[in-house]
Amino acid sequence: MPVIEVKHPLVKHKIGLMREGDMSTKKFRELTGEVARLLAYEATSDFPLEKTTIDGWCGPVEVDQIAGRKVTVVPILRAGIGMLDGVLDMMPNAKVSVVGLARDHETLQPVNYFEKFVGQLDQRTALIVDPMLATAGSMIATIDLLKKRGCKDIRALVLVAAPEGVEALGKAHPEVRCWTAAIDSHLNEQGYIIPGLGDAGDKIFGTKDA
Ligand SMILES: O=P(O)(O)OC[C@H]1O[C@H](OP(=O)(O)OP(=O)(O)O)[C@H](O)[C@@H]1O
Ligand SMILES: O=c1cc[nH]c(=O)[nH]1
Ligand SMILES: [Mg+2]
Repeated sequence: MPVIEVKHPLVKHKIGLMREGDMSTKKFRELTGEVARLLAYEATSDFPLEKTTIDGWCGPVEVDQIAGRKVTVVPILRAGIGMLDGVLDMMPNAKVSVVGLARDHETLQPVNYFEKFVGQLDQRTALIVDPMLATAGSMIATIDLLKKRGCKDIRALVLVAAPEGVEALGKAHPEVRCWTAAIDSHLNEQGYIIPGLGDAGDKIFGTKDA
């Protein structure tokens, strides 16, 4: 199952709060960051540990550390930026690759307008972040770009997924796991997730009335 719905009570509570229609940009941004942190925690639970000995207050002490794992976080512009800091709070040494995609409002196809990847992608775990998995077109295009550059361990974090996107992602990239705070009912005719969160980019950047 490539899309994993995280059922932790903190995640469920916070994504529930985010569904309130009339929420300030500040509050929506804060909750986006909080859920992103919790999803990052879940998505890294299989990172291997190794033992090492350090000088503790009462002499040498054996501790665990994450072994040889390089990470690049990959926000999909724009809305993915809202999740970036939360994930970096958990993994402050991670490098950041950026992909700019915008859905054409008529066709719902993603249009690529920017990409800048860090090096050594073949040796890194990529954590793609984007609040919404709707048709999954943007996620699939981003995974295609990462695979083309040799990345083999690709994971994704989204706040809300539509069943249509879950199916499409599973067909296109069955080995890529995607952690989500909720799998919702369906997409409407404009390609918005119902009940969803509305336009996540507009809510994070405050551009609803622009
Ligand atoms: O699964 P899909 O059907 O591809 O839709 C999801 C995409 O749509 C939204 O971005 P949008 O294109 O609105 O751009 P924005 O982040 O700049 O608002 C969202 O942040 C995803 O990237
Ligand atoms: O529901 C949706 C679908 C795509 N993009 C959004 O911001 N929201
Ligand atoms: Mg948008």
